[in-house]
Amino acid sequence: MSKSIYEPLTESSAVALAVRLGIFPEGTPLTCREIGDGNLNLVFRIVDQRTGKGIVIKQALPYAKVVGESWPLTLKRAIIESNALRTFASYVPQYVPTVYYSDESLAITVMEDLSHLQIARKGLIEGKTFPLLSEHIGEFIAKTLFYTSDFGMNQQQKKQLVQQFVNPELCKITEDLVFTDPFFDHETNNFEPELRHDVEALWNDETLHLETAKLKRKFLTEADALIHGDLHTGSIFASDTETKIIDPEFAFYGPFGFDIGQFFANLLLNALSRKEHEQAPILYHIEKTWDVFSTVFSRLWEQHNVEPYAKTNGWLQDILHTIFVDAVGFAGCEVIRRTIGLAHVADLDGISDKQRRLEAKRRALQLGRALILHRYSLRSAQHILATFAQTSTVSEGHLA
Ligand SMILES: Nc1ncnc2c1ncn2[C@@H]1O[C@H](COP(=O)(O)OP(=O)(O)O)[C@@H](O)[C@H]1O
Ligand SMILES: CSC[C@H]1O[C@H](OP(=O)(O)O)[C@H](O)[C@@H]1O
Repeated sequence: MSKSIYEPLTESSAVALAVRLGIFPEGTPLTCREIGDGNLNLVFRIVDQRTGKGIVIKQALPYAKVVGESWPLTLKRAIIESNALRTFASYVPQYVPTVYYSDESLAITVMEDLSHLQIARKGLIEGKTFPLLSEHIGEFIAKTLFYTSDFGMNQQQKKQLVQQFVNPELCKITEDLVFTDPFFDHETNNFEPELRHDVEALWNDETLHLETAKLKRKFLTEADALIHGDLHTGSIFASDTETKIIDPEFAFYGPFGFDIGQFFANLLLNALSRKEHEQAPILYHIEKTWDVFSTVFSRLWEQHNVEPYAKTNGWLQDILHTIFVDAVGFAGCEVIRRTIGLAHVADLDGISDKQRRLEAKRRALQLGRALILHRYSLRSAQHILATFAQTSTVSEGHLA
């Protein structure tokens, strides 16, 4: 078959493509809407008017949508996303949309329509709690990390996967936007002028720089497992009973603790946006995620480990401890970058009262810093919650 030529889809060409691919028979009454609300890609939802059944076609643009054509970006991210969804589906099909078709030249993934669910960030902002969210995310992370690591798969096969998921351009975005720019006076940063004193305190904090540099180095160098790479609450569809993880275009072989850290951070950002008496269900999710993750990971370790050293006393405990400490540090970086970096979160930006919003953002900066600096002394998820509780409103320019 000849290679397709890339062109950005429109609502009508997306419909034509779905029919050409045989997903809908010719003559089916179809509607199509571009529903992408993320930073990078186009997302088309095509629905059969007679049955109400739909599919989604996601297409990468040759640039970052949020900035425009001045920020060129590889189309390869689309095939990384399709392949990551397929790889995750081989371990946890219940937690990812089914991929029906992908085309690397067109940079498209055709997948299951998840419109019966809600993006978790939106639901959490509305006050929903999604009772099974942490159980599902804990299991998703434990299984995908374990089975794609040197502990859960043939170690030669793992090296093939490392190669398949080399993703330098998307990693560079994270290296810059999560680990670097927010900690320096960089043009990509974006924050309200009232926060300048607090932000400058971070920029001038040499100890914080040192600890963030260590975390960045881990992200740059540790190829533990196939990670999602952008597991925030906007990359999760949820309901009271179901959870689906989408958008793994940042997937690559990275450190074990990264996805857990990003998920923790986005829960903490949501908790910061809530009144105190409404925070408990979100904080519960942090404890439960770690509890389920460590339980499932430990069970897989005991039962399916391919590494001869697996039974060595203390090895599992050592790995779990490192994952936890790293996750706390990565969470700190994510909390800070979502507050003052290029890509914000609606949880904080959507607080309409200006004083409350600034207060929540100051707390976020204080919390992010504390998580990075004190990660070695936080021994359990309860310690994260205690750190959260200790970050109180701080006066301008004073980060304890
Ligand atoms: N499989 C799907 N089913 C229904 N809606 C989807 C699906 N995938 C994405 N979307 C919608 O498109 C939006 C953007 O998708 P996402 O994958 O996060 O794009 P981006 O990579 O640009 O961030 C999501 O917030 C969601 O509303
Ligand atoms: C210029 S990309 C900024 C930001 O966007 C990505 O998130 P998403 O595609 O889910 O909107 C990722 O978090 C990047 O750091």
